[in-house]
Amino acid sequence: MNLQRFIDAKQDELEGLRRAKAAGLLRPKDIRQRPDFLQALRAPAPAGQPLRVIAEFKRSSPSMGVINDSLTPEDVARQYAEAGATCMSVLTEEKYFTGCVGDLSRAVIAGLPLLRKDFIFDELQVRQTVSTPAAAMLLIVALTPDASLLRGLREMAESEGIHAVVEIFNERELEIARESGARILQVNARNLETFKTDREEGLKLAALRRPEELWIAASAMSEHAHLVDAKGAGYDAALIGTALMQSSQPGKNLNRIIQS
Ligand SMILES: O=C(O)c1ccccc1NCC(=O)[C@H](O)[C@H](O)COP(=O)(O)O
Repeated sequence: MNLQRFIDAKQDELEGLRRAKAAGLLRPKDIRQRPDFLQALRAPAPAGQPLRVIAEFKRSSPSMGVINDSLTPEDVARQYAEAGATCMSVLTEEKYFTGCVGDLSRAVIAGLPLLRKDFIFDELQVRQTVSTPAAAMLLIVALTPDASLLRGLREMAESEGIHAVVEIFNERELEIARESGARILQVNARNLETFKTDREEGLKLAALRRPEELWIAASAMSEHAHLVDAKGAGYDAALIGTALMQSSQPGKNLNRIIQS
């Protein structure tokens, strides 16, 4: 599987967004409803917790197939908030992750700042995100390797009070992200072409973190020790999905991983 398949799968959705925009249906959500994603992650982690955690709602994935399709976003959001998550990531991609944009409106119930995880590469998708309660959205350098396009999408989101998390996989992508002005960087330990995960590479990359940046370690984390390693390498936060959702009680799993 290559990344072009994720872009191809978005074409019908983009057509729908074009029509919605023309009909005046793509309206921004009241900005006062968005908690500050960046501020929440910058606050020192609570005692006993190595770093702050973004807990993910993920029904399925291209690498795992179905992970958990029996829990609602509302239930999982409440469990994550109670278990100590700082933010919640919601996979809204339909074809490969069986998510939807509506999941954001359901997950907002627990009050956690929400990250919209999807394959976003067009201004219409940013407009669509602004019409949801998301506090942040994901941009992926491997998908949008053009720094000026990345900058445009990020600035458009920020002008509406939504932070952009820019995902990188290696040093070259870090350079592009920085050229685009990104300040929130997520290092994905999963190669999006091959799905192979390598946390060690992600840990090494964190040596390049600059003080003004916020760095998030993502993918293949399932143990408290993984959080400790990420903290030691210089990360500010960690994003965990599969290891939480593989249980009928994702909050319990989160609690186990967070606490020493
Ligand atoms: O998870 C996948 O299989 C995947 C495949 C292709 C593109 C993206 C993919 N995942 C998105 C993510 O970034 C992860 O959901 C996130 O980092 C959490 O990872 P994990 O804890 O390993 O579920």
